[in-house]
Amino acid sequence: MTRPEIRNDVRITDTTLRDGSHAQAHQFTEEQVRDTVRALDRAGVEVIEVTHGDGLGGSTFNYGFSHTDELRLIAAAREEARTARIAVLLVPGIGTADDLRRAHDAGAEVVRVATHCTEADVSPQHFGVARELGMETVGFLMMAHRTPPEDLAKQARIMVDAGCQCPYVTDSAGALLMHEARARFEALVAEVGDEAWVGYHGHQNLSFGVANSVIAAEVGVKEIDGSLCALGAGSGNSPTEVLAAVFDRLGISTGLDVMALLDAAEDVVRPYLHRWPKMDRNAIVQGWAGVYSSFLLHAEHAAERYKVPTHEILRRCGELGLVGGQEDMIIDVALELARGREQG
Ligand SMILES: C[C@H](O)CC(=O)C(=O)O
Ligand SMILES: [Mn+2]
Repeated sequence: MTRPEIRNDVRITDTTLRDGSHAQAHQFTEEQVRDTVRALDRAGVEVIEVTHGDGLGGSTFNYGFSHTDELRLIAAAREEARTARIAVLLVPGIGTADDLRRAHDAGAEVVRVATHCTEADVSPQHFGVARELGMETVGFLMMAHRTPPEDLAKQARIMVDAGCQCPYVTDSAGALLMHEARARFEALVAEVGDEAWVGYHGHQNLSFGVANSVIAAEVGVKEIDGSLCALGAGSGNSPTEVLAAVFDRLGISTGLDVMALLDAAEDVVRPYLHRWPKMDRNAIVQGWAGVYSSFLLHAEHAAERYKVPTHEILRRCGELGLVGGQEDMIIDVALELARGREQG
């Protein structure tokens, strides 16, 4: 297996149109996708992720229905991108191998297969299909704070042996402090660095997304995620425009045009934001208690329905150690808290 060519010191993958889908309650329109892809492409972004927030097949009652079918959004993105390649996210069990084939037919050239950080063994089949299709492959080890660096590295090894060209330290909860992030980057680079790139996907819940990205670049991580205006789950992702500016100041090449990204953030994405992701009480609790960022909107809905505070629901989700895929448990948590309040 060969590694994809990376022309600069690091390659930024933009996930505004996938992780940002969580923050937009999966309501992206085709026009928003076209405008955003054009702006990112113009700014030199090489990989643009477009999928339902929970990946292919995520448009369901459990995760939230999409405004526009994701295959149509992927095809529209493909049409707009002159040089950028379109990536899709696939969580095995939510999306299937057939979903991946359809996304490939619609124009996706990169797949990011995402599993919980201790469950990489559910990914080999999907990497196999992706490689048969000739797609570039990335592996998301989600909730990376939940397992020690050396164990995370073993999970990365499983993915790489299955055909993954770039396993990611995926800080889904935005919980990794700087030394914790560094230890995971170093462990993955040591384990798979001769065969694969290593990547990093950050969330801003404790505001470390950009700082951890700098550490990542320093220790040899080559692929780093960002979102325009930080648009993503929880308090959002590392902002792409900030990453570009910071790496430029550090002399770390990304191939990105900082001014064009600032225009894209301000003029294209900002006007359609439902809300600007921020570090408020709910999001900080997510980082502090290690809660999956995508739980935020689900917890807000449950809070409204069962009249309990969102941050209490999130904190309890952290205590229970819930992971992605257990969104239905948020209702149980809200009911338990509501019963506790009734009983005084
Ligand atoms: C399916 C998740 O939203 C993937 C992700 O972006 C994360 O775990 O963070
Ligand atoms: Mn994410």
